[in-house]
Amino acid sequence: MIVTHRPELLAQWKCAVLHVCKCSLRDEDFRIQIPASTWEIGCLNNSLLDTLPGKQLEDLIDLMYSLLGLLLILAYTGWWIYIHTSPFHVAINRIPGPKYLPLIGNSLEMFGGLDHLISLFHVTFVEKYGEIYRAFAGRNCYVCISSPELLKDVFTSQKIIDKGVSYDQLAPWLGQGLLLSSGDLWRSRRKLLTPAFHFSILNTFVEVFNEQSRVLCGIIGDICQSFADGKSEMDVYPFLAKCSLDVICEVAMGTKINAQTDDSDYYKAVCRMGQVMITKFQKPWLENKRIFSLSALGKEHDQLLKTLHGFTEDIIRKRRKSFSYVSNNNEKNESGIKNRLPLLDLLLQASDDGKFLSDLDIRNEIDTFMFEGHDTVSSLMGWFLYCMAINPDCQENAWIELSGVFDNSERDCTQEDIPNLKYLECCIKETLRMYPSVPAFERTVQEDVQIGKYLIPAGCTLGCLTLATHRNPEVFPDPLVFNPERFFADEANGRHPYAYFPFSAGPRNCIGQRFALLELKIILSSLVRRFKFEFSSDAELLIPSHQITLKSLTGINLIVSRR
Ligand code: HEM
Repeated sequence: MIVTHRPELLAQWKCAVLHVCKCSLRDEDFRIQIPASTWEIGCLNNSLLDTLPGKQLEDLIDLMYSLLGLLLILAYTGWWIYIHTSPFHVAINRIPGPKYLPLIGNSLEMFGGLDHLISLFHVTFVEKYGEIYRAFAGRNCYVCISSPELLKDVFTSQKIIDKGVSYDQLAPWLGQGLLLSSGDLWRSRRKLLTPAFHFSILNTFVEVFNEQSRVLCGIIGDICQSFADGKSEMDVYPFLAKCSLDVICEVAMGTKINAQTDDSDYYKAVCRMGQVMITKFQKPWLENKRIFSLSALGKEHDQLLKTLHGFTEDIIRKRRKSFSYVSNNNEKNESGIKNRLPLLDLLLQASDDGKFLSDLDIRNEIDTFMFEGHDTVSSLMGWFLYCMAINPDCQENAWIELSGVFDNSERDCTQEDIPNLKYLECCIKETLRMYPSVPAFERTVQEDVQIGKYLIPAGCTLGCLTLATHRNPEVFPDPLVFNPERFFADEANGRHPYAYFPFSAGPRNCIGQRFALLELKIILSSLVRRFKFEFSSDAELLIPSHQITLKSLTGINLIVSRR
């Protein structure tokens, strides 16, 4: 018997056997002669194989098949013993979840369209295994949670604050910005950046939100007017995406890119980068950095990075030059409004000439705001208009409220109007319940933790399933019905504090939450005041899919008309 533990020899051996199969068999009596120097089967040469007789050849092939089978059995037994005895797997196997294979885990089940991941993780697995289950994406173990009580253990923990493996994709673009950083770096940055989202600063951005809303309404209005009946069917999503990018560019960097009206290279690069990341995610072999960098997609990715980073770096450079330590923070302009400081100026101020923050640190933070503050907001705006269109009664209620507040005038929305937009706020919250912009997020478990009755071993990734929790019928009866009244004060009272968390919760919640809600109320009130949104009666309902944020697979096609 020839035994080797070296896989490369086994591969050669297999080739040799194939060769033997192809040989014409003869009846002569032979013995296999393997000289000591050619002990390893890979060294058998063709002339020797050619001389083997049929019977022995068949025996040899049988032997090799048996050996291969034995090896497989041994490997499987080894793996079986490992997953039944290693402390990691013993703990993990107590958690319900689908059976998994060595190395590939449950990857085969995960294979499918972008909408498939949402239905698999948020519906199928939840229905089968309950509010906490585990699944393996390749060798990465995910423990997914969709119960408010179990999520409490995650959100209130000071230990489970590091992001999961899926975020690695964003690292080349966002570096160690607030979204991706961890440990002391994250703590110090969070402390530094929190004042930038203070109410008094947010109020200075109201003007930008209004200005960009006017541009958006102007564009949509022109399209409607170009039709005889003043009605047009359009995919509203690209308009919303450009508007939210214009807003965040001005607010974060103090720069206008006019994505809504001009052809913006930066806008194109941001959109394309999103698509590249999704394509990469769909092709697991591109996870290998070397393969990715050699692929056409990898090259395009690097080119896009250059554009995106180059844009931010250029602005930082120019802004640093013109930046004087603005203690004029409190100065007022002619109309008595406080001078607006973009977030970049606040970072430059905090950096104290590079002592606390380098230009690279600032770029990472600004890119993080650009990424987080654009895609999430446009995703929500798209779903909101869709929900209004398929629930005309709710749209009518929102419009009646707005007519009362604005008296059917064309005036801007002010800070004072915001508390009066109660019904609109409930509609926004209900949209975020049904279609959370961030449908799930991850945390890496650095040391063993207890979640409910389960011990989650270090090395796992916790998946917080926002969408599945928000559609939990025990917390939100008839979860697929759009009902803004769920967020009326008396309805919401007494609800579990972690039953609803579109902006995450705990120490790593969304720093831009108040900013986002203010922006959303101003832009969406402008749209609902001026336009009516309808959904074509013969169109299929939209399917949510995981495209970094929650997006419709087919855009947001609505029939829009002027009020
Ligand atoms: C509808 C709008 C938004 C939604 C639904 C949303 C949601 C979220 C969620 C769920 C997280 C936690 C992600 C995680 O743990 O992996 C997060 C984090 C974050 N968000 Fe938002 N976000 C929105 C808008 C914004 C805006 C407008 C900004 C900035 C201007 C922003 C900046 C951030 C940042 C910097 C973080 C990281 C915070 C940290 O880790 O300390 N977000 N957001």
